[in-house]
Amino acid sequence: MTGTVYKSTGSWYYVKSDDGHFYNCRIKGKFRIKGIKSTNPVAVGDRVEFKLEKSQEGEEEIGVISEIKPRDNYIIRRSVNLSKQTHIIASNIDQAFLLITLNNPPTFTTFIDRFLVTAEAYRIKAILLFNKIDTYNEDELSEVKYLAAMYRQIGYQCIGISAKTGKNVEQVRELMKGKTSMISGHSGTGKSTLVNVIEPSLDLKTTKISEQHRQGQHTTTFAEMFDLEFGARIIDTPGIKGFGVVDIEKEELGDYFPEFFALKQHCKFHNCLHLDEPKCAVKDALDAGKIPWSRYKSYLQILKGEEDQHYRIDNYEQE
Ligand SMILES: Nc1nc2c(ncn2[C@@H]2O[C@H](COP(=O)(O)OP(=O)(O)OP(=O)(O)O)[C@@H](O)[C@H]2O)c(=O)[nH]1
Ligand SMILES: [Zn+2]
Repeated sequence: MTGTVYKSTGSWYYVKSDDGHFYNCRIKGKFRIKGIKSTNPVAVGDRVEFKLEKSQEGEEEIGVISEIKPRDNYIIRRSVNLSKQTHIIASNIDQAFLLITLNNPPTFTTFIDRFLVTAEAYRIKAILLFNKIDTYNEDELSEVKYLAAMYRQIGYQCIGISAKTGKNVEQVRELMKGKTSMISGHSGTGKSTLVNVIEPSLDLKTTKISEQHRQGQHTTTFAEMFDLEFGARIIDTPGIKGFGVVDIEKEELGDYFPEFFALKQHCKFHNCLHLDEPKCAVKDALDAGKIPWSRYKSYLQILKGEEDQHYRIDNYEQE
């Protein structure tokens, strides 16, 4: 049978078969995936092949996973104990929404840009949701409009919403249909409020799934996938407000700023870092006002944060 992993506890996997039934599954033998040193071979979102076997008590049918299908993408974090190892949080994510509020709490452009760079590096489509627009005065609304226009120009979809009044939430729901989404954002930006307004029944489902999954209860929080009634899936990653970790070579960082990448071919040096090199198309565009300073500032900040030719984004927060 083929199915999708909805929950993982490290030893048990909760898998939904393509014909819509849930099974508790284990893995058989050792899984090795090329290039990944991971503490967990199977992650939430994975497409897997499994066979049913009778459990020892002979009552329940247990699935045995024999194969993981190639992943479109995956997000990781470093394992807590083994520094060289990583933990795959989730895979096969179609899109990630970032909830942004101007104040209460403030979301700075450097945080937005780090999120976008990480999404580009993971090849996950990113959508920016400016939440709490019901609370903004005229000045604040024009700031939201300015930011949205700036990010739209780069190619990112931006929507002003209110999770509280429901404004433009229907648009978000439409975007989610038929896809697997993640919802990120600082604490207090309205992630739970948005999920509740999108699908009020989700709370009930949450309880039901964890009840069915008693054997696998574990103290650590793991990612979990949920079906929404209108044909969408969301991946909840407790304790992770952003995207986890990604290592990027200094030379490739500019490639994850789409507007820099588009100009790169016009830089004199093919490996231009857009710092002090002569005839740099990115710096020229910056001087001509065609690239926003805030983006360039974020770029420098990420670049300067690098260690040993690498920089590391780590927006993993323990609750
Ligand atoms: N006025 C207004 N308040 C909102 C809106 N969205 C969320 N809030 C409020 O903001 C506060 C935080 O919302 P949550 O949904 O708990 O935020 P969260 O991102 O899930 O926060 P964490 O669980 O800490 O990560 C709550 O008091 C919400 O009622 C909105 O669109 N407008
Ligand atoms: Zn350059």
